[in-house]
Amino acid sequence: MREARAAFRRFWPLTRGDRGWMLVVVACVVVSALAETAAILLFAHLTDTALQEGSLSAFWGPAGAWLGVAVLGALVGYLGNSLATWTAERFVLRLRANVFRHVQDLPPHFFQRHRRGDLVERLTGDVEAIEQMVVSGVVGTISAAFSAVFYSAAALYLRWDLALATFVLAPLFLLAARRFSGRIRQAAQDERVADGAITSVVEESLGNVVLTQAYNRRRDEERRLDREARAWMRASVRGARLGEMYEQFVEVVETLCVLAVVGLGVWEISAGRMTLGALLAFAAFIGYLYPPVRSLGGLGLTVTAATAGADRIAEILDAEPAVRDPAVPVPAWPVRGWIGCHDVTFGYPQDPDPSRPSRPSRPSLEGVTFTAGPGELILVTGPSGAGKSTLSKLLTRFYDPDGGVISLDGVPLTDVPLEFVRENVALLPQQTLVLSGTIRENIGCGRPGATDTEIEEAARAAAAHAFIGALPEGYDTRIAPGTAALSGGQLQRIGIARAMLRAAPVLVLDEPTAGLDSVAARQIVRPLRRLMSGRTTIMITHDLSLAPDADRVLVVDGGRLVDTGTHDELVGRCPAYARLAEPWPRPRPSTARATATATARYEGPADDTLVLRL
Ligand SMILES: Nc1ncnc2c1ncn2[C@@H]1O[C@H](COP(=O)(O)OP(=O)(O)OP(=O)(O)O)[C@@H](O)[C@H]1O
Repeated sequence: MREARAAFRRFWPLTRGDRGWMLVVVACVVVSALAETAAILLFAHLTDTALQEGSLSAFWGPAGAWLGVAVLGALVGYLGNSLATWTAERFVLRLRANVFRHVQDLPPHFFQRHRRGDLVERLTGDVEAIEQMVVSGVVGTISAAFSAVFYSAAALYLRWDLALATFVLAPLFLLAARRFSGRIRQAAQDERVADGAITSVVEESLGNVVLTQAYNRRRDEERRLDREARAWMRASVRGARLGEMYEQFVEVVETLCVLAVVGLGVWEISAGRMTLGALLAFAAFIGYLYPPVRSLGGLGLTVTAATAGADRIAEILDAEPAVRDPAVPVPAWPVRGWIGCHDVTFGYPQDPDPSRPSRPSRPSLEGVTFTAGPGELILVTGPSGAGKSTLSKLLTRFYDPDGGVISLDGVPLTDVPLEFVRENVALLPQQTLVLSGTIRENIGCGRPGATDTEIEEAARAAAAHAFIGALPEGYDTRIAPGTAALSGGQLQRIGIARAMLRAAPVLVLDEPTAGLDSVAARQIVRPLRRLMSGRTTIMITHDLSLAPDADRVLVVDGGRLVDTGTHDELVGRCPAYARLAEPWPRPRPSTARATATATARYEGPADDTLVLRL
C-alpha cells in the first residue's frame, strides 16, 4: 500500500487544472444518487397506495414526480459520465505527453537498454492504468462513498434495525478484496510486462523481416512470438480468473444479504410491522448499496493493478537525461566553427538494472586532444570499437565528457544551450534517418521555414534532384522510416540535402559511406565535398578514400588518440594507420588525371558525376 501511496502522490499533481471538473463529476454522481433515492421512495409510496389499493387517482402524482426525478437523474448522469471520461482522457493526454517529452531527452544508451516495444507499451497501456487510479479511482471512490452513505441512510431511515442486521455482512466484501489484491497485482504486472514483450517481438520481427525471410527464420520468430503470447495468455487468464473469483464471491455475499432482508421482511410483514412497499424499497436500497460497496472493496484491486503500471512509468521518469542546458547560458554568437577537444575522457554510464549486470568498463575515450579550424576537414579513423562514434556523440553533445572539455569557438559546449549546439553542429549519421512525410518535408526539416526553392537547391547540390524528379510524385513522394522505397545512396543524398539546408558551420559525419556499395559510395562523394566546403568537418570513417584530402587524420585506437597527421605522413610513420590504409597507400596522382579516369568509368546521371581523386 505504501507503493500505491507513493505512486498516487507522484502522479496526482498532473490533475492540476482538472480538479474543479472532478468535483463537478462527483456532484453529478451525488445528485444521481439522490435522484435514485427519491425514485425508490416514490416507488414504495406507489406500491402502498396506488398498487395495493388499486387506485388510479393515487397513481398520477407520484408517477409524475418519479418521471421528473428519472429525467433529472438521466441528465445529470449523462453530464457526469461525459465529464468523467473527458477529465480521465485529459489526464492520460497530459501524462503521456510528459513521459514522451522526458523520453525524447534521454541518452542513446537508454534506448539500447530497453526494448522499443516495451517502451511503447509503457506509453500506452501503463499510462492508462495510472489514470484508473488517479482520476477514475479518486472520482469513483468519492462517488461510491457518497452513494453508499445515501443508500445506507435511506435504508436506516426506513428500518434501522433491519438495516443494521444486513450491514453486519459488509466486512465480508472488504475481506474478499484484501485476500485477492496481492495476487491480482502480480497478475497485472505480469500481464503488462508480457504485453510489452509481445509488442517488442512483433516490432522487431517486422523490422527484421528481410533477415527472417533470407535466413529461413520464420519458425524461430513464430516460436518467439508464441512464447511471449503464452506468457501473456497465462498472466491474462490468471488475472481474469482471480477477478472472476472475486466477483463470484461477492455475488454469494450479496445473495446472503438479500436472503437475510427477505427473511426478516417476511417476518416483519407477518407481524404487521411493515408494509410491502416499505419492504420492496428497503430491498432496493440494499441492492443499490452493493455496487458502491463493491467498488469501494474493489478499489484496492484497481490501485494495486495501477501501481504495477506506475512502477514502469516511474522507471522512465527516473532515468536522467545525459545532458542539460546550463543554468546561465552563454548568449548566442555567430559561430565561426573552431572545434576544440581538450584532454577528453568519457565512459558510458553503467546499467543501473541489477538484472543486467555489467562489468565496470574502461573509458571509451581517454585523454583525446585535437582542434579543428573553420573550413578544415578532419578525418577520424581507427579499428572497430576504437571510440570513433563515441567521439561523434560527444561533439554533438549527446553526452558530456567525464573529464576534459569540448569547445565551440573556444566556449565549452556545456556552457551553451543544447539547441544552439545542435543548430551549429550538424550530424550526418551513418544511416539517413527518415521522417514519416514527403521527401520535401524530409529535406525541409533541416531548416524549418525553408522555401520550396531552397529545398530544391539543396537537393541539386546534394545530387538528389535528378532521382527525386524521376519519381512519379517527385518531391511529394511520401516516405517513412523503414519503408522508404529509395536506395541507401539515395537516402544518404537526401540526408546531405537536409544538412546542406541546415547550413551549420560545423559538420560531424559518422561513416557517411558505410553500408553503401562502391558505386553508391562514389555517388555521394561529390555532394559531400559540396557540403563540407567552407565548413569545419569532422568525418568519422573507415573509408579512407578522402584521407588524402583531409587537413589532418586522427588515428584512434582503444579510446586513445594514437597519432595525428596528414595521410602521407601517417602512411609513412604510423603502423596502425598503414594497416587501416592498406587499399590507399599510394601517393596521390594529379587531380585532373584521376577525375578523367573516374568520370570515364562511371555513367550515371549528370549530377552524379564522379570527381574522385584515386
Ligand atoms: N551504449 C554503450 N554502453 C556501453 N558501452 C558502449 C556503448 N556504446 C559503445 N560502447 C563501447 O565504447 C567503445 C567504443 O565504441 P564506439 O561505438 O565509439 O566504437 P567505434 O570506433 O565507433 O566502432 P565501429 O567502427 O565498430 O563503429 C566500445 O568498446 C563499445 O563497446
